[in-house]
Amino acid sequence: MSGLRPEVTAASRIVVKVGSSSLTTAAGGIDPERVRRLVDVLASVRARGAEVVLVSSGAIAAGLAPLGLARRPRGLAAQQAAASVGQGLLVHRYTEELARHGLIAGQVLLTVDDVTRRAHYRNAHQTLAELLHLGVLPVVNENDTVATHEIRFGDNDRLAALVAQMVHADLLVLLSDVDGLYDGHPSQPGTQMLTDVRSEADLAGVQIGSVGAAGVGTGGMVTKVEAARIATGAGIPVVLTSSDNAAAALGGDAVGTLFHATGKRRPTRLLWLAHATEPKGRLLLDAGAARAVVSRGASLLAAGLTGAEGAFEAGDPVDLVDPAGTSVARGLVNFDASEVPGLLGKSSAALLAEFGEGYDRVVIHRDDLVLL
Ligand SMILES: Nc1ncnc2c1ncn2[C@@H]1O[C@H](COP(=O)(O)OP(=O)(O)O)[C@@H](O)[C@H]1O
Ligand SMILES: N[C@@H](CCC(=O)OP(=O)(O)O)C(=O)O
Repeated sequence: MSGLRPEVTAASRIVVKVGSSSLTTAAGGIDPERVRRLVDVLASVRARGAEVVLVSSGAIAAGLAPLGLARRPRGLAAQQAAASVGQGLLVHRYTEELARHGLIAGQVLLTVDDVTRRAHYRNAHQTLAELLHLGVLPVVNENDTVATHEIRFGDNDRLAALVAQMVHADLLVLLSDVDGLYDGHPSQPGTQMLTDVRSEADLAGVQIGSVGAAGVGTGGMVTKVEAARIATGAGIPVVLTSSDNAAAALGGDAVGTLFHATGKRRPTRLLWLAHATEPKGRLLLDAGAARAVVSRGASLLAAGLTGAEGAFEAGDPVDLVDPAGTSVARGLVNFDASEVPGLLGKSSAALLAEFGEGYDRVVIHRDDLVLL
């Protein structure tokens, strides 16, 4: 027995996520030395024949110094400006460092829409697949300059889990400034690191806290554990450790916390919908429609709608609520909230006759629905 983790050594496609806290100096700017060390590790993974997708935070942090900002700004517009300045610098660093190893970087900036809406998802999926096919090392970040509060991941942990699913990765590695998941905030004495998480039960007594002392990251452990849930639920194991442990973790050493795969691989855009989107409203279903959606996996038709709540627009995630008031599913709705009262209880033929072309579409297509 070599003692190496087979989940790591056998993985042929690996998504590595590195947080802002692992890329920055104490003053909060990007530390070129840390980028260099990380790239050396990624290059060694590539050298053994595995493909790598890097999800890198740090755009905002990289933009601070050039803009003369002492710390991460609070306002969204200022963060977007910092990200706009910093993203180019960050990717430039990666491009230069990867080039030392004969590797090519490809920048991929994604929004929430790109991983939730069907057409966008397919597009992002195809781009990443082509980049990997060409031997490029994709460097992914959230498209911070266009994302708004409402449609923002904010942290890159869940984005990384989504990207891992999108590229059908065999492994997700989350690199942070802490060497694993602890049973309490690691700053508290006596807390212990968990080496393995095999199920939700293992997380029962764990206090999952927010961001670390560096203060440059977002989300803290909460979003990392959520990312681990999303990935492992889709059959992808996750290693969570510090960037100082990157070489050991990617070499298969038993460092950090290993979240074992719990679920089977499945179309996971919808998993994301269930886990990580905030519903913008609720659609109230009659008993027949609730049954059709839950038991038969049917699309939701206007005929089964009894009401709607919330100010959603077409394309937004909404919850589907049965007559008992239980949210049974979540889906991407095809109509604005203002259109719904005119649709209630009507057949597709009646909608077509009354409103004309386009109104005979389903309220939520079965491909855009996930049961809760
Ligand atoms: N139970 C826990 N185990 C480990 N770290 C935790 C825990 N609760 C909170 N944290 C904090 O989460 C921080 C990592 O999150 P964050 O600062 O967002 O990093 P990153 O920039 O890598 O995404 C750690 O520095 C740690 O202080
Ligand atoms: N997209 C942002 C990431 C925000 C962030 O700090 O994320 P993380 O460090 O992963 O918690 C950036 O590049 O600055």
